[in-house]
Amino acid sequence: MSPTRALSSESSLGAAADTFSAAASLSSTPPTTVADTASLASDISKNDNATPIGLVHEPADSTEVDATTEVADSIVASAEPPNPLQSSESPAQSALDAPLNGRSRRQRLSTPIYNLAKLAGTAIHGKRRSKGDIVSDRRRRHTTAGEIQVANEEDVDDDATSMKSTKSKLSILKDAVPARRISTRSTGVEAETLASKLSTLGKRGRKTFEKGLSKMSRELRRLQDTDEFAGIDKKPVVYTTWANGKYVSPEDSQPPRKKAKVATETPEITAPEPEPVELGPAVKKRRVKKYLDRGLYAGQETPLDIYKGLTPSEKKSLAQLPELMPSGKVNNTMPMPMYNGMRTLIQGRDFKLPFDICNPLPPGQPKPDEWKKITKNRFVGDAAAYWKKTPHFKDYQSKIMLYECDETNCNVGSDLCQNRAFARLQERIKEGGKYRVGVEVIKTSDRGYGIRANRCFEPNQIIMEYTGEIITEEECDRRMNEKYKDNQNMIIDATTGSIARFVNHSCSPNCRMIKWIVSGQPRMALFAGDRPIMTGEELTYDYNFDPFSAKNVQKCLCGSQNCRGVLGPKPKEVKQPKQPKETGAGKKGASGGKRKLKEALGEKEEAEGSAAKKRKIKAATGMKAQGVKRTLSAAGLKAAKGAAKGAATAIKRSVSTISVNTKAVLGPKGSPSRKTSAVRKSKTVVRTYSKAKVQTKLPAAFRTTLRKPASHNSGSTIVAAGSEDVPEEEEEEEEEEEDADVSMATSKTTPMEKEEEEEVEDDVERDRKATGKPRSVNRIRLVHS
Ligand SMILES: C[S@@+](CC[C@H](N)C(=O)[O-])C[C@H]1O[C@@H](n2cnc3c(N)ncnc32)[C@H](O)[C@@H]1O
Repeated sequence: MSPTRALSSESSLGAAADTFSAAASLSSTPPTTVADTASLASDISKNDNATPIGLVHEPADSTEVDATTEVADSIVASAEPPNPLQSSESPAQSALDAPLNGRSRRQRLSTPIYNLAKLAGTAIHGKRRSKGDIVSDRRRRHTTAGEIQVANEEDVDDDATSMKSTKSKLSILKDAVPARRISTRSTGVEAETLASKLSTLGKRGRKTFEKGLSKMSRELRRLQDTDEFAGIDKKPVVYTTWANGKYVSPEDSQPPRKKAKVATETPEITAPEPEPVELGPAVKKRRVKKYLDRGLYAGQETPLDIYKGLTPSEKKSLAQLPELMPSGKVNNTMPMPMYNGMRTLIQGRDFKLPFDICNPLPPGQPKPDEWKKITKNRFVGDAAAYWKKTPHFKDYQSKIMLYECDETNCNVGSDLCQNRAFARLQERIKEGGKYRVGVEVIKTSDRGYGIRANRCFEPNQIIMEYTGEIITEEECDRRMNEKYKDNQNMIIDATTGSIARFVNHSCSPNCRMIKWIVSGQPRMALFAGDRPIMTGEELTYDYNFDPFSAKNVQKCLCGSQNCRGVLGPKPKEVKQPKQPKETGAGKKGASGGKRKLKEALGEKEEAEGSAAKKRKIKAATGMKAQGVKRTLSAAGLKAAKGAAKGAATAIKRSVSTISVNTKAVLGPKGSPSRKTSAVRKSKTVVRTYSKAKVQTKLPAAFRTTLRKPASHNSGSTIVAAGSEDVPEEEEEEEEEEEDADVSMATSKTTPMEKEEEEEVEDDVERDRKATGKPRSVNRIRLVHS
């Protein structure tokens, strides 16, 4: 049998069953004509009947064309399926078994003269094929029959089924110069390629391939012999790096080249340095920390004359320090600081650690808002006039108030005089610096804002001034009744003042608030107590509130061991049962003694208990309103209630004011004007008094405050504003109290206080007789939230 015949017979018989079954299932190339059907049965290969364009033969008739088409397709089909499961014979084997008769089954010179798919009626199934089989170029290989023959003769018997050897053989074939083009379909070269691809796949890849083949869609099957399908990349794979969504060029990722230290040192560099690649914004350059490897003053000229700029006394000191004398050797590495170095060395300096390092504030400290800072007291309205009219000289003489020395009243001199606290404070502040000022606002966990020391203070040292507006009591009332009557969130305007207004109360305070007269002006300041204050300590003073009314007592959260529990005097001191006025030293002494006796007998608790029962202790609200003797008006009461509700808003409107008592100018005790004033004053909010003796001079409405002067204070008592709405009947009750205050001071005072009071009244009377003038009373009323 001729090779041609052999191929023909194999195509039509041997492999026919497989091929056509595959054709039916894979290539979907059904017979289109009766002739086709006949051809199926025919053992003559259509390929034999196909006439290449290069040959003169024209198809005799349509039947012949059809038959040719059919066979050609069958060849395609036989070349196509790479399914080793379906075909026992590998495509490579088929190729090797192909007839080597010196010409291809379907010889083509260039383009096909007919479209097999169209002719077969399968054009509708796929675009690629219907458009003239555009993959044909890729799939077909040019080879020669002779080469195939060589391959066939040499290897077919040896290892016809071996994929690998076939591959190598085919590669030999490829390398050979094609003499004549042979249809790859007929030679099975394409299938060979696929097989070789399969062989290059890994075990898993092959399995997947085999598994998926049966389920493969037709489109995929058509592509199965392409490189893409087999996952073979002929182009080099370029891996790219992306960082933060940006492309990073491979050159950028290279570590930066070290620069030559000195260009002149490396003249032999031949290759030009590559341009440094500009990094994108995403790629951050590593910051290199710089260190100072020389002394701070390196490069400075060491002063030749070490005495230059020193004072005579410093020069003297330097002469006694031989180690500082120039040795003749100039220290260039660690030269002397140019200006203050020598002085520092002479004088020496204590080690100081910056406060923000040793005691930093916790992060995220809120700052009080809506608070206007003023560093100087400001008289408002008639306050200045009232103050001027007040004869302070008498106070000075009787030491009612603390007077600061100045050049006009003291000839000791500013350096030596120890009675110039405000002047010292002024100097300190003037020098500036956070730590010289020494205080800062902090946010406490439960009491709103507070103040803490950021430096140490000596005992009794002045810390900060309490500044604000100085207003008359009338102004205070007016503000309460007009300015804030509709404001539910505040009691007293404290939007102006120094930060001293944020100092909280403690029953064991470390500070005192003391009133002074400085150069004839009323001033108040916070002073350290009897013990030194450490850096970081919260500053507190005893408000010594007189709540005036049981309704306005605030719970104290100072946490000290001897905490009274409320912002104010001890409960028993809030309200004493009314006692008939008694006169006479004996009686006074007796009553005082009686009370002491009572306490000694343990009736104290009882008394306290009953008093405490009466008091409604309000929970402390941090920035809320404070206790007060009397609320000013319904509006004020409402406002106070609002304040109690909203701690956060209350702070927004707190006021620091110092009000001048106009009583002194109102006339002597008993005069109508005085009485009226007293009634009004009973509504005031915060008061600071001087000494107890003088306090007895105050209107009866204030007398309750005399009961317990501030424990550490030389006569300062601060009473804060009310914060609760008072029911009408209670208001009435208060009115009654007011009247009683005015007319009958004794109704609210303890026997001891009465005793004091009377003593003072005697003094006053004596004074009055001596001078012919009423004794003046200077009061600074401290109004704050
Ligand atoms: C002059 S202000 C002090 C600053 C206040 N903490 C602030 O944030 O505005 C007084 C108010 O602070 C609160 N306060 C001060 N000391 C307190 C204490 N020991 N216990 C509870 N509340 C206190 C009270 O609400 C009081 O009415």
